[in-house]
Amino acid sequence: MSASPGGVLVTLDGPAGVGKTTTARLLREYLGRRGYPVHTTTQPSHGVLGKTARHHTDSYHGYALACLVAADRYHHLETDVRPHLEAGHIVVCDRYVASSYVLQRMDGVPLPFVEAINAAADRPDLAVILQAPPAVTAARVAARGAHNRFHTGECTSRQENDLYEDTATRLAAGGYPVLAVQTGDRSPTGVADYLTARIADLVEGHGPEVVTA
Ligand SMILES: Nc1ncnc2c1ncn2[C@@H]1O[C@H](COP(=O)(O)OP(=O)(O)O)[C@@H](O)[C@H]1O
Ligand SMILES: Cc1cn([C@H]2C[C@H](O)[C@@H](COP(=O)(O)OP(=O)(O)O)O2)c(=O)[nH]c1=O
Repeated sequence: MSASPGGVLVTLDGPAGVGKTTTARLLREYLGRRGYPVHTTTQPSHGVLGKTARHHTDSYHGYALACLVAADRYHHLETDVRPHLEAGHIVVCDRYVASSYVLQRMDGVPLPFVEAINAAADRPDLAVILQAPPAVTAARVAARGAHNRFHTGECTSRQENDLYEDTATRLAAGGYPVLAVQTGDRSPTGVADYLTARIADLVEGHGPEVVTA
């Protein structure tokens, strides 16, 4: 199913350190400055299921973490994302289904299982996949500090990068409006400027022009 009429759902996914959180913060500012009502949010959510997923990745692994994250996703859609879309807001969500296609696979869960448990999640109006060379994301994570067991070293960054490329192709083939954006050679404000223009086009009914990775 596509996201609700009225608002626009924009999701941001990509490897640790690629700039998802930075971009979400700037999009809120830039789109807000243009007068658009914006709601920024994140998955895992700040609800009980989401907090459990985010803060207990050492306790929950594999299928259990996959199901926990998916359960949080459906609850978050119902209680946060859809109400904002119905109110006509631009919803910018830091991590969504693409993250599960990557992180759950890194955690040993077969892709068909991940696809099945996420199959009923709303389709975004724009699914942004941020990309940068693995050496760049690994260096950014090292400078910022790792937050969990998924953020450890260039080897992980390379695996994550490859899985995001695969995921972007798969989701685009499945009808997701995927937009791949490089952040390795662009400043945070450059990334946000570009995406603000693309999202404004979408809201005004001019987009999206889908670009697959
Ligand atoms: N386009 C960019 N160029 C250079 N540094 C960036 C860029 N985007 C983000 N950063 C920096 O990289 C680090 C990780 O960014 P963050 O937004 O937390 O990534 P993520 O949410 O994808 O893990 C932060 O220190 C941030 O300031
Ligand atoms: C969205 C998502 C998160 N997670 C888990 C793994 C991460 O360790 C955790 C939080 O993600 P992350 O955004 O990397 O944390 P932070 O905001 O602290 O940088 O949630 C999944 O396993 N699958 C998913 O689809």
